Amino acid sequence: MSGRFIVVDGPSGVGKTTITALLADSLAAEGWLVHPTKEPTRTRLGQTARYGTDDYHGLTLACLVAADRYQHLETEIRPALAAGQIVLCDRYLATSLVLQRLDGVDPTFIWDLNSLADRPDLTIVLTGDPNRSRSRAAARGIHSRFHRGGVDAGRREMELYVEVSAELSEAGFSVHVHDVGTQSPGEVVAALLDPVRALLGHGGDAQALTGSDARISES
Ligand SMILES: Nc1ncnc2c1ncn2[C@@H]1O[C@H](COP(=O)(O)OP(=O)(O)O)[C@@H](O)[C@H]1O
Ligand SMILES: Cc1cn([C@H]2C[C@H](O)[C@@H](COP(=O)(O)OP(=O)(O)O)O2)c(=O)[nH]c1=O
Repeated sequence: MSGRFIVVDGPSGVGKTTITALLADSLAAEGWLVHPTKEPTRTRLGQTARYGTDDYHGLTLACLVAADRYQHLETEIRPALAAGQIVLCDRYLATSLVLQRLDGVDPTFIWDLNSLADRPDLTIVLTGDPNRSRSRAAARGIHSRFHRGGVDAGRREMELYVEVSAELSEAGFSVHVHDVGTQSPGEVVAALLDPVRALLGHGGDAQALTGSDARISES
């Protein structure tokens, strides 16, 4: 029995955390066993990366977030997948390919550093108006040096997510880019349920998911 690994990525303030939580609720209401999680993790290592962007830069931060990712995979993601759950992860490799690149790290090094990290079954990249995302992030509170820049920095971050989405697709990842535009969180989730349901209903292991104790309603 094997679950499904779905990642929600994109710039700060675009709605990742909101959408991941709502998507988890929708899938759980349909009877799926869902494991929502995020990177950096809530561990000491993850919090050091999340709140340490003024202290750690470039290669050091790249290695910190990668170390947190491998620990996350080993202790949380792989066990949840092995138990047939749908892992929904807020931020993953696309974030490293964008933020570490903005931090001057060679993309080849980022790919190499992450070469043993699991490939998600689906990478959702949320995009949208950088002005809107930046002001939402500012209203919520900013703790990262990557997100203090003005709208030009926000635009560059957004453009890089689009570039990185293409890069991931070229590398064989299944990527779904969704522009949130002026959609409400509910409308975004409704739109994302199509590619997610396509993944969950897609043959092979998904049969095991729907026909096993991976669904609460059938357990
Ligand atoms: N589609 C949306 N429309 C309006 N507000 C939103 C939408 N998505 C998220 N928000 C709000 O914007 C802020 C940032 O959202 P959040 O999910 O934390 O973004 P991220 O995790 O990408 O940084 C939150 O206050 C959230 O309630
Ligand atoms: C996952 C990840 C995080 N980080 C660091 C820097 C980011 O600013 C921070 C993400 O913090 P987070 O609180 O998730 O941002 P937000 O809620 O605003 O979307 O963690 C990286 O540098 N690379 C990574 O791959």
